[in-house]
Amino acid sequence: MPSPFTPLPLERAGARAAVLPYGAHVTAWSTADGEQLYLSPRTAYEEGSAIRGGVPVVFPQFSDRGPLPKHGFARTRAWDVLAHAADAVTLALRDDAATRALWPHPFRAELRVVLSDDTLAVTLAVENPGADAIAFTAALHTYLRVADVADVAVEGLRGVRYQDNTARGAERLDDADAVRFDGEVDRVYLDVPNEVTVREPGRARVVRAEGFRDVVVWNPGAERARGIADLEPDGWRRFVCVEAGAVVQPVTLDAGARWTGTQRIAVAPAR
Ligand SMILES: O=P(O)(O)OC[C@H]1O[C@@H](O)[C@H](O)[C@@H](O)[C@@H]1O
Repeated sequence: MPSPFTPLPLERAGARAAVLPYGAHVTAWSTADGEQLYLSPRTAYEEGSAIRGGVPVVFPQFSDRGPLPKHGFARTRAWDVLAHAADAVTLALRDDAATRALWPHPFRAELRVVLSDDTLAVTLAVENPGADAIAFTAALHTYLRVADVADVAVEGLRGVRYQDNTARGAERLDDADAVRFDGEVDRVYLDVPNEVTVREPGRARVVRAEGFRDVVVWNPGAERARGIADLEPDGWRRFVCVEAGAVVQPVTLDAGARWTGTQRIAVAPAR
């Protein structure tokens, strides 16, 4: 059996991406503008460890908001490859003895990644094959590469409520024109109505979500980054996480039901 750490390449009209079966993890995505994702060179690439960067799939629990390992188990499992074309790949994960020991529910998850000229579309689908309802939280924990986080503005969140994880989840209303990064930022924006734009000098990326109601914005800042062993020194300056998520309101699936959530990241002209 091939290693789950062997990347599956995608290519379309000059755009490229790589997806690992381990975690169904998009580890790279480049367009004519260059690499769009941050991937830590200190990533361990070993069973049981999460990959630092790219697009980790968070399922069935967001962060430490429950009894499971942080961000659930999907990011540290080898997924099956269902289909691999030049510009798209579909992977699947289903319950087994190991997942049921952590989370005693049957499920079928699928992750589909589709590459087009300037857009990366990632869809997570979850189906409940069991007889009882299941509930889960999930996110696509995208690490967008930036030149320097100090120069980044995340737009589209003005007037949206958020839970501030740096203040024990205190709920606030964002009244700033953009989110800027001067120290740790760790926020879950609720019921986000708009697309979110990550703008920096010379480049912009637009993140659109369907099915996911929330958007997480995260950067650890210098101090917290010191405690993250798989980040290189100053690695925290090179990314902003913008994560489409179903975080605050869990998704509930009745017997036989299916849910899908999509995140589309498009490279947009810089202003
Ligand atoms: O280090 P991990 O487990 O990949 O988590 C990274 C971060 O993920 C974010 O989504 C959370 O909001 C943060 O609180 C968390 O620190």
